[in-house]
Amino acid sequence: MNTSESIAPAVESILDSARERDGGDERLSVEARSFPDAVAEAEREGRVAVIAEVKPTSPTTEGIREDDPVELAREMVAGGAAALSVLTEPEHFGGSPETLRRVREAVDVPVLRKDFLLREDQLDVVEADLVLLIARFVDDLAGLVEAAKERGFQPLVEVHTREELAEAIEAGADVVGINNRDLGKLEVDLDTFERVAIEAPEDVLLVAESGIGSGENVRRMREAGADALLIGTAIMDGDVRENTNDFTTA
Ligand SMILES: O=C(O)c1ccccc1NCC(=O)[C@H](O)[C@H](O)COP(=O)(O)O
Repeated sequence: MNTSESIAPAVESILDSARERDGGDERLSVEARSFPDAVAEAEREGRVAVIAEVKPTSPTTEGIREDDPVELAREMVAGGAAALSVLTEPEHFGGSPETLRRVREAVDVPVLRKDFLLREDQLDVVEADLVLLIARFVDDLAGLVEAAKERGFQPLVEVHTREELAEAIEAGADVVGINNRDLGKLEVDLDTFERVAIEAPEDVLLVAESGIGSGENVRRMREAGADALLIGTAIMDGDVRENTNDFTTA
């Protein structure tokens, strides 16, 4: 873990609970739905490839959305989402592994497990198609990428800097998320994607994460090289089907 830079208190708290959370008892073996295929299908059909996030709450949003996550997920798919992201972090994001299990059963698009995974046994808690691994917080990134792939997961390695991008590539990441949110300050800046994506190898699938709130933002991220966009807050705010449709047709 890179602790040389400061981390926002909310993120410290997220990491403290992540360290304490149990792993699974048995090693999982997953038959993942292909994320690259889902992105290609969206492209073919003229949709922007959006990973719509079921995000009941977060440290940077007020209140909690109490709707049934399965209903929200179905509406996101009806709005054209190529894939879904489901929070499984319980204490700061209102998620759970059970929510992910129910959502994945109800839809046929790839589903990302969105959490703060630090150890190999934490991969074994619930099946998903993709798992998020945050380069800044994982001690042995190459080891965890390999452990995820061995189980059948597609690891989505999240980075925020060019150095972390290089680390992710070295660790064997094929899908990289560039987070516009600085987890040091929790500030969002879309320049981040533009600055980091320019260094990415051609064959890596790039996901622009966080702070995307308009059609203009979508076009900006796509022009900078995003193959897919991860959008939470702006989709969860209001009618999720309509919101997802606005982004997938931007
Ligand atoms: O979203 C937060 O408040 C947050 C706080 C602390 C650590 C991580 C956080 N978000 C994680 C994410 O990566 C986002 O949920 C995801 O990229 C979607 O972002 P957005 O569209 O801005 O909700």
